[in-house]
Amino acid sequence: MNRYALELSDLTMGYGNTTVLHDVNIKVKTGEFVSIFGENGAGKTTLFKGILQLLPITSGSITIFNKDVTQGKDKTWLRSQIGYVPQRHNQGNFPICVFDATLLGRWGTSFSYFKRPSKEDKEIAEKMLEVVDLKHMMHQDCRKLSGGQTQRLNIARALVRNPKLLLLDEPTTHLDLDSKAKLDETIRVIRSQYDLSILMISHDHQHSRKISDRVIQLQSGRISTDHKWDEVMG
Ligand SMILES: Nc1ncnc2c1ncn2[C@@H]1O[C@H](COP(=O)(O)OP(=O)(O)OP(=O)(O)O)[C@@H](O)[C@H]1O
Repeated sequence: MNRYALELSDLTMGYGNTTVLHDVNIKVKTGEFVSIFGENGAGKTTLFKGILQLLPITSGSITIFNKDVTQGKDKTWLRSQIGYVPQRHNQGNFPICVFDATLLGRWGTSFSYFKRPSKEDKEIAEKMLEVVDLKHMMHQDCRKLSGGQTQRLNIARALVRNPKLLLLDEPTTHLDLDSKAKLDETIRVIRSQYDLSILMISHDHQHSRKISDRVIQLQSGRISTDHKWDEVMG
């Protein structure tokens, strides 16, 4: 088994001439759950964009499960390894049911008249909806889901490609206590069932202390703190 799910070495990147992240070094062990904190604009989402190769990096390196992906040559492999749950992502205004929205996570828009989802695609989508406890709603219109249900659907959609590294961008923002607890339970279950390594952007210390192992603080694009939660006082 690979020792690290993710290794960022001296990662520097930004937008145009503006550098947002400066020499960031992060190692996430396989199976570890790490929370990323930082004030607005600290560079948390930019970090995710770098890992997902949605934005080119200026210097440094990115290694995923021992494979150097810095050059971004094998994006198909990268996308098969990483599941991404973006911030406040709803399903838009299309009349699409929960099952179809989950299925779309498997091959994105490459399904067409000529490439129909296979039996396996459908089985995996159904299985993931069961895992996030939405199977009973699989025929429901996505637009009718609550915020918590929508987040669980987003997780199911991220998991249908069997990724090993999951990136969560503030998954519990705007959720009430019950929905938060339900989402935590879902995250706990998927983490153990699918051997996931998780990186989660958060603003909620209490919540993150409860579900993650380690906390990294970004300050103006630099790491200011990196501790296991049980080493942090209070
Ligand atoms: N597309 C973009 N073009 C130019 N600058 C950007 C772009 N996206 C973000 N930035 C800038 O990069 C910096 C870091 O933004 P980023 O979204 O990574 O912060 P964040 O830590 O995720 O903040 P928040 O907690 O508000 O989501 C900010 O100064 C922001 O204005």
